Amino acid sequence: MKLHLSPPPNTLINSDIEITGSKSETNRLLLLRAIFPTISIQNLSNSDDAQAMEKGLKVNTGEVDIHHAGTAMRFLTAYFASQAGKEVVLTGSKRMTERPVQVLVEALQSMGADIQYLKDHGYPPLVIKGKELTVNKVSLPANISSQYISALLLIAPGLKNGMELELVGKITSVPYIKMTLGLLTQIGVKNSFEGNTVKVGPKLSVGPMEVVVESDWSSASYFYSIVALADIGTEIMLSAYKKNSLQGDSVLSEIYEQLGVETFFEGNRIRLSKISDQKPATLNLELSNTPDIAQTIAVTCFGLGIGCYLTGLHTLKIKETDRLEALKVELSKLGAKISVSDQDLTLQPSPKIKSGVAIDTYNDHRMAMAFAPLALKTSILINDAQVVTKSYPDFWKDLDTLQLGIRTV
Ligand SMILES: O=C(O)C1=C[C@@H](OP(=O)(O)O)[C@@H](O)[C@H](O)C1
Ligand SMILES: C=C(OP(=O)(O)O)C(=O)O
Repeated sequence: MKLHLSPPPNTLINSDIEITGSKSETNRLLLLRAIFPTISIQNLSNSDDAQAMEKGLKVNTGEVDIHHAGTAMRFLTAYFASQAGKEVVLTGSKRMTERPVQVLVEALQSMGADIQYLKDHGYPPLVIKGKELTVNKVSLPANISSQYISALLLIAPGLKNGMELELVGKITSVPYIKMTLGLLTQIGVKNSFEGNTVKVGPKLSVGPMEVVVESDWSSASYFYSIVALADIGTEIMLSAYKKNSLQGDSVLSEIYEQLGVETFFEGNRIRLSKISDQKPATLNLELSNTPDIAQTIAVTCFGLGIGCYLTGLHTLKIKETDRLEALKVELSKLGAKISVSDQDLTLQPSPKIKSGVAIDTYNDHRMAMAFAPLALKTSILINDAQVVTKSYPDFWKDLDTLQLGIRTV
């Protein structure tokens, strides 16, 4: 599906949008519910990734295909490895077979897990024969993906002696580790994270309980971008959010304040309001805690005609696509002066945006959604726009409520 987006004929319509639960929280809770079936979950994410996780968890033997879902790949690897009697081949999309899992597999193997690589060493597909894991002290590199760490922590309460992890090297995407521990705390599992050591206690059962997933902050980022690019007075309401979020991407409210967007909490809704046209000449940010909002921020800065220097982006190369390269190619097509290294991105301020450019999305939902807000400034095409279903299936429908000119071509 190719979409043509064009600037709204009038001032942007102020809108009220409900976003479904965080896909990160959902995929953690789905795994925890498989271990402790007394948990019930409200406001589940309706994303493809959550569906892949839910479906995968039901399989006992045979093939499990989680498509593009990184969290499902990593969390299910740990889950199946620890479930005696289950035997699966865990695989995914072509891109998933290029996303590394060696750190996680080796950590699980050191605990006694039976996992083999079906094709390339270090990459899915994996042949997993579940068994009781007996070793509970593990050490693993922490600078490649926090998902390996969360995967281990999620199965920890189901192990006889819990788990003690030693994280080696600089820890990346820390808020996602804290999210995992925060959810464990919510269901009554003891844990601690001090220095480089994470400990999780064992738990035999949890009493019946309902956990409400907060809506997805990464999905909110696209509306922050839209409000930043819109006229003063534009407002968008989003629900349902919490002031004390488990999601690191909630830092958006602070970041976008620098771009003229104020966030007001009203009950469980947030009102994003464009209050000022003041903006820095260049936005400097270190984003190793929040890799998923890097694309949104880079595109917002380009749309505003300002520069940015974004660092801490070393994980972007192994996501749905090499996001640094994809940003460079697509922003350059629009006239940007941009350079990237393995871990940072530099965008020069530039006042002009080329019109009528078709943006390629590289099977990456965030490429499609991050570029869409530029439609406030110029007409733009989005190739393979359906990719958004990975995290936000209703994205185009919700965007349409703002009365941007969206049509299929
Ligand atoms: O644990 C999670 O839910 C996630 C962790 C992050 O990955 P990395 O730790 O690999 O950066 C993030 O990019 C991803 O979208 C979701
Ligand atoms: C990186 C992402 O997801 P995953 O790693 O779970 O595929 C994402 O949603 O931006």
